[in-house]
Amino acid sequence: MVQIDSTRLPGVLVITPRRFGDARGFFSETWNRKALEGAGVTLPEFVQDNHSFSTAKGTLRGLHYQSPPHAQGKLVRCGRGSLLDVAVDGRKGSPTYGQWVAEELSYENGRQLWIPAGFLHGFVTLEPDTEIIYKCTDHYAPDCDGAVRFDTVGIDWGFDAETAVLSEKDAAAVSFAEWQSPFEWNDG
Ligand SMILES: Cc1cn([C@H]2C[C@H](O)[C@@H](COP(=O)(O)OP(=O)(O)O[C@H]3O[C@H](C)C(=O)[C@H](O)[C@H]3O)O2)c(=O)[nH]c1=O
Repeated sequence: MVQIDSTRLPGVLVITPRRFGDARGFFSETWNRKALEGAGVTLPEFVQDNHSFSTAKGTLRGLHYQSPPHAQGKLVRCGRGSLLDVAVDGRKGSPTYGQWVAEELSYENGRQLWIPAGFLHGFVTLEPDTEIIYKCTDHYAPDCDGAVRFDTVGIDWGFDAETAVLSEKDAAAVSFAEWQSPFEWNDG
C-alpha cells in the first residue's frame, strides 16, 4: 500500500502511497500510520496540516525551520502542479551537516518527502498554480521561526536564482555559513 525509498540523507525518506485508478480517476490513502509501520517506518505524531498555493512558476519558499522546543518534522506532498522539494541537514555534529537532497513532488507522481526535525525545508515551484500540503509534528511557533538564504548552501535548484519569487523574509535571510544552528545531532 505504500513504497518507502531512502535518500542520500539518512532519515529523509521518499514515501509513495499506492493509487487505485479506475475510469473515474484515482483514490489514494495519502496518510496511513498503520501502513507505514507495516513498511517499517514509524513517524512522530502530526499535530498540524499546512497548505500553501503559489501562482508563479519559480516561487521559492525557504529555507525554513522552527527552533527547539518547537522544531517540526514535515511530511510534504504536492496537491496540484509540481515542485522541487529540498531538505538540508542543519544538525550540528551530524556527518551530513550542510548536505542537501532534492526530490520532485507533483500531483502526477504522488510522491511525499519526510523531513525530520533538525532539517531546513524549502521548495521551488516548477509550474504555475502549484499547491503544497504538509503535515507537521509541532504547532506554528512564530518566535521559533527561522530562515536561511536558499542560495547559500550549494543547492542545485535547477533555475536562475535571480529570477526566484521570494518573500521579503526569505530574501533577507542569513547565509548558511553565518547561521547559528539551534539543532544538535543525536544518533538514534
Ligand atoms: C508557517 C505558518 C505561517 N503562518 C502565517 C504567517 C504569515 O502571516 C503567513 C505566511 O507565512 P510564511 O510567509 O512563513 O509562509 P511560507 O513562506 O510558506 O513558510 C512556510 O514555508 C516553508 C517551506 C515551510 O516549510 C514552513 O512550513 C513555512 O516556513 O502564514 C501561520 O499562521 N501558520 C504557519 O504554520
